[in-house]
Order: sequence, then C-alpha cells, then structure tokens
Amino acid sequence: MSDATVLQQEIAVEQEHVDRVYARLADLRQDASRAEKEGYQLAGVGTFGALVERDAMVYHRARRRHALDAEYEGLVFGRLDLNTGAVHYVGRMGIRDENSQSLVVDWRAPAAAAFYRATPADPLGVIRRRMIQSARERVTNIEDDLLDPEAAPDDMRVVGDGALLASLSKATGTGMRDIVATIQREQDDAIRSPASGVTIVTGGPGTGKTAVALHRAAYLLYADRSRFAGGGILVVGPSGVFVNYIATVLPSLGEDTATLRSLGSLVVGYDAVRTDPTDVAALKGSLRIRRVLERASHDAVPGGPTELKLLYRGALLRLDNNELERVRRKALQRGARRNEVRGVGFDRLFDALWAQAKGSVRNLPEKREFEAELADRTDFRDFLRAWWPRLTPMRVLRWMAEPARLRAYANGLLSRDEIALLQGSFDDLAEHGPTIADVALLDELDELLGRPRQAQKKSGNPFHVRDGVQEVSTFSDRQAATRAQVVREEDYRDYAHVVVDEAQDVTPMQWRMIGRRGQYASWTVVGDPAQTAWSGDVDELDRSRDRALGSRRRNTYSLTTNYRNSSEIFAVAARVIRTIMPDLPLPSAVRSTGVEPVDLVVGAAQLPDAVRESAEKHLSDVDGTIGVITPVERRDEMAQWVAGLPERVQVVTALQAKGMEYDAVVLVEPAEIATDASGTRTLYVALSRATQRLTTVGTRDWTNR
Ligand SMILES: Nc1ncnc2c1ncn2[C@@H]1O[C@H](COP(=O)(O)OP(=O)(O)OP(=O)(O)O)[C@@H](O)[C@H]1O
Repeated sequence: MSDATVLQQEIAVEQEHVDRVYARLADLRQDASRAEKEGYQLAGVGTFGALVERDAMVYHRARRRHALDAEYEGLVFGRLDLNTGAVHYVGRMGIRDENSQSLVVDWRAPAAAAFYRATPADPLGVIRRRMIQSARERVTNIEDDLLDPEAAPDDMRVVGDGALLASLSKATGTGMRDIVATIQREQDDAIRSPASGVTIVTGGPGTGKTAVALHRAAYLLYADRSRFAGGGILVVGPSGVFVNYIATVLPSLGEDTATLRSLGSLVVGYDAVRTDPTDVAALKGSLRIRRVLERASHDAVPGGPTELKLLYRGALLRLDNNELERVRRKALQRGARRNEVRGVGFDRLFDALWAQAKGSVRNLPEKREFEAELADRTDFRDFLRAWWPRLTPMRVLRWMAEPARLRAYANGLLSRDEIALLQGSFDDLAEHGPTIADVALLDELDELLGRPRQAQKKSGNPFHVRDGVQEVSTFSDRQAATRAQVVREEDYRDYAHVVVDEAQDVTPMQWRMIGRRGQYASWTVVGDPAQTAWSGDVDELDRSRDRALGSRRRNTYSLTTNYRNSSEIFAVAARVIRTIMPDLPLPSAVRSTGVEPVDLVVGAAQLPDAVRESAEKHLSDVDGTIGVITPVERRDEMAQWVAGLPERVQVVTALQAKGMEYDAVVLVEPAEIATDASGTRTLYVALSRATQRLTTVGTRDWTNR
C-alpha cells in the first residue's frame, strides 16, 4: 500500500472520531441555546424568583455557548495511543459524550500532559503521539511520532513527518496564533510550572517566550479557576501594538479574565504611546528620579499664596511665607502624603493663627469656636484651597517643565548634564500627554501624593462589557459576580497572577509600577536580556526587579529553539549581537527557507523608492504581514513612503517591533538604529522579527560594524 493511501485511511479513521465530536458539540450548543431561550421565557412567569433564575440561566448558558463557539476551529488536534490500550484525544476543550465518556481531553488537563512531554527516551506510557490537523470540521493531515516502537502492536500505522514545521511555515496573521497543538517539551515545562512563586522564562528571539507566558495564563486558569479567575491575571507587554498582537491568543483559549496592558496604559486614565529618546528614558526609568519626584510632591504650589492676612474681630492675623512654609513642612514630615494630610496641614495653620490671636485679639472665644468661625469664612476657605489644593500626579509632573523648579528638585541628585537632558522633556505633557516613561512617574507621584479618603462608590453595573453578557443585572447575578470577582474597580491592584512580557525592557521605575499591582500575586516573567534597550545601570535594574518579585520562590526555565526565523534570517541577527556579546548562547533556528536576506545600500534620494519597492516585492513573496521597521525618528516619513499599499504592510519603529512578528520585514537604515550598544541590541530585535523574508535598506553600509 502506498504511503498516500495509508495516510488517507488514517485520516478517515480520525475523521470518524472528529465527526462524533462535532456532532456532540452541536448537541451541547443546542442545549445551551435552548436553556438560554427557556431562561428568557421564565420572565413571563413574573415572580421575583423566576426572574432571578432566568438571569442566572441566561448568563451561564450564554457563557457556555460562547466557550463552545470560541474553540470550534481545530477543536481536536491530538491523539495518544497508550501502552494500556487506551486512546485519548486531546483538544482545545474537554468534551464528554452523553454517557460521560471522554471524547476529547482539555489540553491543560493532567491526562493531556503526556501529549507534550513524552519523548522516545521517556515515553510516559505513550506508544504513538498523533497530531491531527484540520480545517473547520475536516481532517486534512496527520503527523505521527512513534515513541515506543517495542510496545507498538503490529497493525499500528505511523504517518507523516513534522507537524511542527508545517505549522511554522503558515503565514502570519495580524494577531498571534495559539500553539496548543505543537507546544514543545521545554515549553510545556514552563507552562505547567508551579502556580505559586515566580516563573522566569528566558530564551533568545522567537523561542516562544510570549506564547509560553500566555499559554501558562490559560493553564493556570484551568488548574485553579477560582483563584486565578477570581483574582484576575494581569498581562503587561511593552507597547500597544504588541498588546493588540497578543490579544487574540487568550480569547481563543477561552479565557476572559485576563487584563492586557501596555506599559503606557497600566495606570488608569492613560494610554501613552510617545517615547523619549533612549538616554532620557533611561533617566526617567532610574530610581534616582524618585527622590526628585518626592521633592516635587512636597513643594509649594506654583503661584500659590505667599502670605495669609485675616482681619479677625478687629485684629490683623498674618502669617508670612516663612511661617506658611514652616507649617507645610511640619505637616509633611516623615513621608506623609500630601493629599492625605491636608487636614493635618489645616490643623497646624489653625494652631499658628490661634497662637497669634491669643496675643492680639480681645474677647477671644474658645479655640473650637475660633476655628469654626474661620472655617465659615469664604476668604479663608479660598486661601486653603489655593495653599493646599488636592493635587493630581499630572499637575505635579507638569511643574517639572519649569527649569528653575526642575533644577531645585534635582539639585544634588542628578548631574548638570542629566538635568539638562530632562529639561524640555516635560514641555509637551499638557498638549500631547505623557510619554510611556512618564506613566511610571505619574504612578509614583500618585503613591507619593496619596489620595484623599473617599466614600466607597457603588458600581452601577457589576459586569465588564467584555464578555457580552450585559443583560445580567439581577441580585443573584450580582452575587455570582462578586463570588467570581468579575467586578473589579477601575484601579484594581490585587491580581492573583502577573505576567510580564519583554521583561528585559521594564525599567526600575516601571517595576515599581507593576509591583504595586502584584503584591499578592504569583508571577510569570519572560524576557531576553540580549534584547534590552536599557542603557542605564544594570544592577539597579536587577535590584528593582527583585524588589517587585519579593522573596517568592523562583523557578527558572530557558528555551533554546527559535521557531520564528528561518535559519538564514537568524544568521544575520546572530552576527549583529555577536559583535557586542561574543559568548552569548543563541537559540538554534529550526527551519530553512533557502532564501538569503537581501541588503540594499542606496543613495539618500533613492531611499524612498527602494523602501517602497522592497515592500511591494514582499507583498508578492508572502501571504501574511510585512513589517516596515524604522528608526523612531523616521516613522512618519516612512508611513508616507509606503502610503497606499495594502494593510498587510505595517510601519513600526524599532522599539514598537519588540515582541512582534511578520512574514517579511523591510528594515530601514539599520546604521541609524545601531548607534551604540543599546542600539545594537535593538537592531538585533528588529532583525529577528521576520519568519520568511528580510530586506535591509539604508544609505550606509552597516554590516562591517
Ligand atoms: N511550539 C510551537 N509550535 C508552533 N509555533 C511556535 C511554537 N513555539 C513558538 N512558536 C511560534 O514562534 C513564534 C515566536 O514565538 P514568540 O513570539 O512567543 O517568541 P518570543 O520568544 O517571545 O520572541 P521574541 O523574544 O523574539 O519576542 C510565534 O509565531 C509562535 O507562534
């Protein structure tokens, strides 16, 4: 029998099982819809109990239907034939038949672990591992690994060679795909690492760190749903572009309890995309800026009153600037937070006025009455508001735009050159909002200023809009929601798990910002030190990370295979990083396309055409996305050069390219990116984004660096 015939026969065998699974899925879906409809009909009964029941039913069934729909495509992707004679199918969700027999095991269940972990050396009871590829409900291909030939029955057939490679050669879409069907063993170790403590995953470009981090989030939700869905999972990535790219992975895993944020949007109310020049970003990211902010948070309000004059029962009470300063300083002693100790400041002001009044006012009433009389006066209240207003972090950060203030706050903490570097970097705050680095400063100021105590606001709507079940709003749902903690206040901070992706680029100040949101969390931290753009103090960076992670137990994993780049493309990236890190262990790229990257050096006048033509060429070379990666300063001009090309062509800066992946990349002016060691690491990142094709275009030769 030919190989092709055997394959067709085996496909037919699997198709039979897959048909059963989809038939069962259709039944379950119908059940869910019916129950949902019945739930709505209960409304007609009109009793309170019926309404409560209705909403609970509708809510749960709608969720169930949503889950069934989300996992439709490629639902069954694996089969294990065990030496006990048992057969397990592995898929995106667990499904049982009407007799509660398992038709598919959820990929995260212990019974599915062998699918990812079994090797010929350690088959874990698996004789044959089969990967089943399908399009919608049709099985299209099968790839087998025979792990324990000695135990294999004579009639067992083994087909195919390389499901992983087939999956890696598929075109890249605009969003990241899940890898549940082809998770490799070293990745699976990290995904199933213990739920508590800190899981640290390192590895070179394309080794699946992001994929592992996200699948780990899905695994944790499966392994201990009440803990992780209840507390929530925070996923932090470097940029908005990146967060959009990975946003598609978690819903496809059926999870809706993860909050995805970029470093510029972690603080409520901000969605920063602007970047500072590298040296400014390093300064703003360094812990030394904290003391500068602390001074600002205690300073007098610009334009605030410099004296207090009150005519009281015929006598003039007067506090000059020195006196006012003394009162303010005293109230702000020992790290007091300005917005929280307003009352203390006011009390001290009353004390100072009282002391004066005692010497100059006849018929002075009791101190209490004296205070009440003053507190009733509009002129006095106006003074208090101007002298000690409630300050927002943004208002204080804007003070730093004033050179004299910045110099005063930074005096003795930053060098002259550093102060000069910062000068001007806060000028655009009012008009353009904060930069990504500023957001961590705003969070720090929020901490330093504190917040006035407020009555707890009741939320009108207990549900996030996210899962589309807005209609549930009864008492029972609210209770259920509270149990599941679907309700999270806007500035929620008590996450059960925090995932930090591209951790090598998180600055010390940003670690503080993230740490505030993960005080009770377990953590997954993934990154690659060789890809960092950080140009500041490395020890300080390590210390801040350690402080955020605390003394929790750490489990460290390293990934060694680059699944993204063709070996031809990664060879170019590897050459670049070797120039500054000759001994760095690099991952091995498993896939060769036989196509060498192209390097073009052209005159400045030809650059726009060369970029556009390269992008056009790649449009015909590949089916998926094409990234045009540019130095930060050239972003806008590049967008013009490629204007009008299909949406598959996306312009990003070298910094925005962090974590991203494209089928083809046109990298513009590499020499302008690699101006120093940090720039060389950024160039390494940019060069390792493409799966199939890479063209570098510039006006200068950059290869002999
Ligand atoms: N086991 C796997 N099966 C199939 N594809 C995989 C596997 N592991 C990783 N990939 C794919 O390899 C590519 C790179 O993965 P990912 O982005 O997670 O790597 P990374 O280590 O975070 O990369 P970088 O550090 O360069 O940003 C993705 O397209 C991912 O889907």
